[in-house]
Amino acid sequence: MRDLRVVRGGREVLHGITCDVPRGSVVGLLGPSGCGKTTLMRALVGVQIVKGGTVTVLGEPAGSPGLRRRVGYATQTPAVYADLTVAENLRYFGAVLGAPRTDVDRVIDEVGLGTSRDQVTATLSGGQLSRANLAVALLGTPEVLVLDEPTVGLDPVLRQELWELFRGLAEQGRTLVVSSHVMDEAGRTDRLLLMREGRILADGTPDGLRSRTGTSDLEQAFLHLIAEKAGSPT
Ligand SMILES: Nc1ncnc2c1ncn2[C@@H]1O[C@H](COP(=O)(O)OP(=O)(O)OP(=O)(O)O)[C@@H](O)[C@H]1O
Repeated sequence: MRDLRVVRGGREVLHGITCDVPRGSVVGLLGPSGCGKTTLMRALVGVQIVKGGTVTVLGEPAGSPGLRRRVGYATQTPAVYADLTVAENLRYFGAVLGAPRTDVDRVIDEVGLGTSRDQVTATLSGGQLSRANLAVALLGTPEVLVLDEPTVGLDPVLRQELWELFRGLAEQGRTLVVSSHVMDEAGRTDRLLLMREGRILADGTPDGLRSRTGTSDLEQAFLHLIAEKAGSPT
């Protein structure tokens, strides 16, 4: 991304964001509610009208038709059919994407929804629903995965399992951009983009951010950076 600017509702919400996401890594996008994480992800996937700047994904402009099968996107609000079962949803989206039929079982297994595969989506718990939504993004083995708060509402065991899944996907050479506003997840990433009020506050490895701010805790590091910014002339 180079100097990305986005206006929503007549107000600039991203003020010139420049950052790089290395291939084969898990990049965390962290920041408080309303700071622009979803907007940045929408721009990455190519579904956001932008006011200025450029977004390039796998060498092509974001949203190019050639990227449709190479980029998976799990929205924050689940986008699955409530009246279909988990497996039916996955068969449907798999057919749309041209994914192999065997993908349905693979992704159900990856998100740990084996016991709910034939359950109607409307009856799933919140955490199960968000995993069903994540499973759709894993169909067709996209090279880039853009996941908007995939672990919201999940218990610590499931969150750990999903982060292990993300790590495994990155080890296969896939690139993940994962948003969260839970700072304890930040330490699981290869690289962190800390956002605040439409700007990148810091961009680096978790260890780099800890040592730069002289704190052992990433939540403290974030607060330190905010205080530093507030004290510096703009
Ligand atoms: N459709 C819209 N129309 C007008 N303003 C919007 C719209 N969607 C988002 N915004 C505003 O854009 C800003 C960034 O929102 P965004 O959803 O990107 O934040 P976020 O960091 O993803 O928040 P959260 O963690 O709560 O999901 C917010 O100030 C929000 O109110």
